[in-house]
Amino acid sequence: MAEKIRIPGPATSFEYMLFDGDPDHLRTVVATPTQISPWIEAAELKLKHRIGRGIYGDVWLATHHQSADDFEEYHEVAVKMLHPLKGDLTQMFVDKFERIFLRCREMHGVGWLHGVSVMNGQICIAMKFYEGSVADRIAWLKGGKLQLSDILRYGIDLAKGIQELHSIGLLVLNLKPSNFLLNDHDQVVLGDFGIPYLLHGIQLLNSEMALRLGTANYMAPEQWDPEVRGPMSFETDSWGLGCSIVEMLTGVQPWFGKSIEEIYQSVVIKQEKPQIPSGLPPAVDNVIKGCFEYDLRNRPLMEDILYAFQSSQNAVYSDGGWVGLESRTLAEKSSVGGYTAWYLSKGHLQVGDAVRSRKPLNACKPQNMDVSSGTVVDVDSDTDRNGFVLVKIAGIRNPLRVQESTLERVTSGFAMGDWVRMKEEHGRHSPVGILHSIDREGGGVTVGFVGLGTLWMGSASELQIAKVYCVGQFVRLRANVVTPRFEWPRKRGGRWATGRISQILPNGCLFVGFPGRLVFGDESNSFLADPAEVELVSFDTCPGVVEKYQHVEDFHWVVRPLVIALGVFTAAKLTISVGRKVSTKLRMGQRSGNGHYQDGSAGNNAAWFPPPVANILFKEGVPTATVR
Ligand SMILES: Nc1ncnc2c1ncn2[C@@H]1O[C@H](COP(=O)(O)OP(=O)(O)OP(=O)(O)O)[C@@H](O)[C@H]1O
Repeated sequence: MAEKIRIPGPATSFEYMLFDGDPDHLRTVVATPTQISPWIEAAELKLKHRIGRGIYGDVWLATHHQSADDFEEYHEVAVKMLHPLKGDLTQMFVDKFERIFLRCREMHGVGWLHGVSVMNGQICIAMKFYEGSVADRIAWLKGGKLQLSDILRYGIDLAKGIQELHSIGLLVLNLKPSNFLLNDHDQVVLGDFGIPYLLHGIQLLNSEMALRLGTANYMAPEQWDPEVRGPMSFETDSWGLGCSIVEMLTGVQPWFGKSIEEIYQSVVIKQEKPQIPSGLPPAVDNVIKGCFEYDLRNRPLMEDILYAFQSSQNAVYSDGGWVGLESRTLAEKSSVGGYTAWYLSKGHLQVGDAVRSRKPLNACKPQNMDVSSGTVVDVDSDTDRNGFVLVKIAGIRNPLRVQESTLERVTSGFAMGDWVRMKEEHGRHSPVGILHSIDREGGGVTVGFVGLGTLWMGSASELQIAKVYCVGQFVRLRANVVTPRFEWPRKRGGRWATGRISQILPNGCLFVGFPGRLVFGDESNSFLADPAEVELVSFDTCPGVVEKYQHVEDFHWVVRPLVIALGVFTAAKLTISVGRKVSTKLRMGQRSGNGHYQDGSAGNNAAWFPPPVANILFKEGVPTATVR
């Protein structure tokens, strides 16, 4: 396309090709999509009536009128009229749409797009009108459950359509049965090609739309707050598809009956998963379970879902029953060192790859130390998905036969999962993050950073290896951090408190618990941290006895009262024993009959008190002196 669409403006000349019948057919017949503009003049769209209302806007049944000197056509279309956007952002959205329009038209799994228009300042996306959706089918069926054979068929269509969108870098983020439209051949196409993703980063006027990136029941944990719990990535759509499949299997929407706030609590805070019905073919059951992993890296990709559905399809009868499948699939998909097989299958090794042994996910303890550095010299061709490789290690004559899943590829000094730091800080995101991928050639990388809703894409040359954080380590904010990115508790005296890492998100965001803090009621004792703002705390790094004792207090809130109780007890015992000694002295002094104590001090006039042992011991809760 030579020029960008400008709105509003003079009518762009259309270069439509005439065709007969269903526009679906056009994809295979017409091979000149570059001649087509997505812009539709507002006058060419006639809205008839509203057929639905979603969080992003209303859907209207409409006609699209196209005419030129030698032709005139009317098409029935569904027009999605988005809520108004601020000022220039409408233009920004239209530009984004323009860039993907032609590519979407080439996709078999995405609803046929007619184009985009702006009516009364609102963006209108026109798509071919389809007679129904999977949600309608579920609603019509008694009990709402679809046949397993149909679900697998739809699932395969959907996974292919989503893959097509992923291939051009789009995330759908709004997968749900009402967006799965059915064509005349009972095939599913996607009715949403990633509108939430296109709207991401655009300031929205509608507050509900601005707050949510999708439909609550189908949203992955990271989708609720991608800058904090992100990044959103291809696997975010795996969660949405998993939810949709569960709905097709049960006839009930995931989290049905819960409010948005309750769904947020279940999915994001309590880390609960939608319930999967039993009795599914193992591969399907396994892949759907994988879709609900909290850490998106542990979820399957669309290709894994496609593989599981296709491999189960032949084993499923039309009545929904299925023949037993080999149990190997289940064993294969068990998790190792915190990694699911879905994570591990994302980086298959090739001959020539530099490799090293993989550490358990988010833990510092090495899983095994077989290979600190080696090169793959052969890949076992018998087992494709969980195979062995031969690794040449310097100084050892014969190559070692090692299970592929225990190794990670190292390219330019980086491996998937490494902690990395930007050499030059820029933008509002944290400079420290976690590497999600590195290309074998060219050094292209993707990194999850706190503050970025999606993966950062750049070059390995812009990164350096950063300090590793692991679950179980103690951390506190650096002393020079004045305004932390996230709220952080303080100790008595105003110093930053020390907490223990309980979970690490795929963008490096740390969940930190504070076992040394006693909290009451609903007060939270878990906080988030930007990895760039914290420092490790351990006995080794605590410089003196006082600091070491303070660190002991961080382990459990009970330490401090116990030590105080012990101190008070010791002080009381001392007082009693000193008191006894004094009274013995007094008695002895009285017995001496000279009105003076034996040490010669004045008797009743002398001011004598036991030393304030407890105060000395626990100034600010810290032992500051020893009792003599
Ligand atoms: N191209 C289309 N052809 C036929 N029906 C459609 C088409 N696009 C959407 N619909 C239907 O219109 C209704 C509303 O769609 P819409 O996508 O706006 O709402 P939603 O799916 O509830 O919410 P969201 O805004 O989150 O997508 C749905 O029932 C949907 O199936």
